[in-house]
Amino acid sequence: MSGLRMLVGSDSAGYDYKQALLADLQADERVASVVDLGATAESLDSCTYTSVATRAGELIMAGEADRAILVCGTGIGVSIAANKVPGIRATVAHDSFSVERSILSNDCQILTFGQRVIGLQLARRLAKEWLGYTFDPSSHSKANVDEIVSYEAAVAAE
Ligand SMILES: O=C[C@H](O)[C@H](O)COP(=O)(O)O
Repeated sequence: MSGLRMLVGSDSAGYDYKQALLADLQADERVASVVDLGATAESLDSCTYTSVATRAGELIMAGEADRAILVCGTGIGVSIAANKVPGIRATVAHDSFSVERSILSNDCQILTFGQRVIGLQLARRLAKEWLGYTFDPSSHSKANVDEIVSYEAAVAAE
């Protein structure tokens, strides 16, 4: 896989890891571009996990980016917020198998980490692994993902 258009983002609790992951992505030859949605050093007190995560989801659903890696204290807040954007499948995953399945089973566009939960080196390794997976639309998992998409469409039509 090549040419991924990536986003990174965090609140203040995930800022340090987000900076490290940003640098890794900028050096990764599989990545075509990386946009940093913040927080910035100047906005640590005001940048919320919801604002960053929903922005990431909106950009992905608008076709302006392919995937995002988001960080907060636990990875839970950014995941919940991103999943409020219709069409987004985001998950926190702190182990290699879940990171793999987040793509191969669930076709997630967003992976989240908790800076207060896992070590930095593990987060960096998991991010690298995640970039290497591609969802297979001919797999049995496609029907499961399609069911999620259909549910969202039905709710939107109510
Ligand atoms: O899920 C939320 C994140 O962990 C966030 O960084 C911290 O949230 P809190 O300050 O409400 O605990």
